[in-house]
Amino acid sequence: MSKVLVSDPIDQAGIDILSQVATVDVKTGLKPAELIEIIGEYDALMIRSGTRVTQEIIEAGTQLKIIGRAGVGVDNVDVPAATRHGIVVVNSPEGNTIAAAEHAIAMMLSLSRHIPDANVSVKKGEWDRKTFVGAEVYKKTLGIVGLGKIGSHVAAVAKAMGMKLLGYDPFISTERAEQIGCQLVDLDLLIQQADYITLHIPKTPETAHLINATTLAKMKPTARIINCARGGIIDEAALAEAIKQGTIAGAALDVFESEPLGESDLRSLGKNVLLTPHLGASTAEAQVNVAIDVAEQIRDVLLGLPARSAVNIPGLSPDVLEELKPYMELAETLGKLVGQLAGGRVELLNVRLQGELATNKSQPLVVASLKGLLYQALRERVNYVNANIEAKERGIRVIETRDASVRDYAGSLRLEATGTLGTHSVTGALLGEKEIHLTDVDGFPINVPPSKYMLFTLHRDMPGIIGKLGSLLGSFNVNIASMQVGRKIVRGDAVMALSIDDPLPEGILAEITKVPGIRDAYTVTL
Ligand SMILES: NC(=O)C1=CN([C@@H]2O[C@H](COP(=O)(O)OP(=O)(O)OC[C@H]3O[C@@H](n4cnc5c(N)ncnc54)[C@H](O)[C@@H]3O)[C@@H](O)[C@H]2O)C=CC1
Ligand SMILES: O=C(O)C(=O)COP(=O)(O)O
Repeated sequence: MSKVLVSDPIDQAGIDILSQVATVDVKTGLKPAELIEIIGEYDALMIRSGTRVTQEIIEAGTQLKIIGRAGVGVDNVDVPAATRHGIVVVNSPEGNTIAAAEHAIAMMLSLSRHIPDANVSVKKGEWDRKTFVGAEVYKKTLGIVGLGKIGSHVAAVAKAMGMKLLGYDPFISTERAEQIGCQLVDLDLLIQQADYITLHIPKTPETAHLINATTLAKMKPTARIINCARGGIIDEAALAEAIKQGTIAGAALDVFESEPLGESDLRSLGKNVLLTPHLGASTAEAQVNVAIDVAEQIRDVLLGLPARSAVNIPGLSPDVLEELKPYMELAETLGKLVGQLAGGRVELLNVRLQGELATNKSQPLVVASLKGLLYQALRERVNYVNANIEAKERGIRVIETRDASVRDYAGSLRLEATGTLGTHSVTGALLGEKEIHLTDVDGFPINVPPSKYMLFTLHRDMPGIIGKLGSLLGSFNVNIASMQVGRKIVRGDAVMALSIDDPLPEGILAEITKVPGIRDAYTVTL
């Protein structure tokens, strides 16, 4: 039975799902060294923001197949390292959208009306109404940085409160921004005009310290900033200084450069700074959503099924996979075949998507072709996650071409591999819905289904050659299941494709190439 380690608190609903297929150990608060020591036993790791999954942890996780982040941000996971090791990383892109958006709105209103400090004051027995005079958000300008799922919901709520919305997001269209009710502007303008700024972007190298001393200096002195996205998007030291100096009016932060928050000037800035301990996703509803969403994906991957929200398999959603599945098998088979025909080190793979495959949706077939090509070298270590990276690291250049005009079959795939020993090509198509057929080898037309063990020869088409090869194989006790010759002209060059029942015995290839007329022979295991 598989083993799953849950290293951050997740809802029981998730544990129940994982328990259907695996032994589940919940061990929260582990130190990095403790995690490294035990991770080798586990097939899957389920986390929230509390666990940093570093390269060392990934390297120690020799059995790991999947890392599931019960939430959105995967900035605490070394995704490139996971990808190199063929580990799928999944998250729950929508499970906590509402929770995080509502927290941002709550922070904005709490900051504006000093609710947390007023509450503390009343509980202390005071009745101070002067200190806590606030500001309204109605008719104020809200600048939303990041108009994705959370930013869009914040926009909808803020709009209903009568706020004017500016948005900055270089990756969305003006039409989308209009739909959300936001005027799309550049960051500088947003920063200068907004009364409130709320951040809803991921933490990436580009967004680190996006808000810094320079940007803070451009804000209105009455501006307030809310960060319920990620620590480190705001330079905390610069922010503390800006509030002390009155450069801006206040800040509400749910996330910090280092969590838990340690020594910080931000703690001592009174009612103009509001701090919560990364509570954006901490609602009962969101925690059930994300736990179920991610546990289901871990369960599926452990059962050999695809994950629906893998962050490191671009373009390979379950819908696409379901639609392309027979073609993925075709691509992988052709990859294995052409890799073995090419032998040696392959330097260039040309993937030609033909007929109805000549669409952008077929991009995963390139990955499947590479997976097949690399199988010879990497066996089970290569998968859809790491095939691209492994190919790149081996210096294999991949060219993708599309030709919708090829109409012999509904869709066909042609792989051409060039390596140290020359160039070979194979083409295949599906007969009916999913029966794979090889339709061309090295430019010679054939029509054979692939089989586990195959023998290909390049020979001259001449009388007696088939008989000679048959007797030779017979003398080595090799049973031929099927055989076909492909040729372009009578008595010219030709290809023979044989399906055989067992692997070819050692030494027989050399004997085959001694048969007069046979130039080359290749044995292939699919
Ligand atoms: N405080 C908390 O507990 C939670 C925090 N989060 C954080 O919120 C972030 C946003 O979440 P979603 O809205 O679900 O993600 P999303 O992917 O739907 O939206 C992110 C948006 O940011 C935009 N973006 C990316 N780079 C940008 C840049 N350099 N400048 C401006 N815009 C940029 C993208 O185009 C996208 O529209 C997450 O990455 C996560 O870090 C999410 C959930 C809970
Ligand atoms: O989903 C996210 O990105 C969050 O930041 C939520 O973090 P958490 O799961 O509450 O530790």
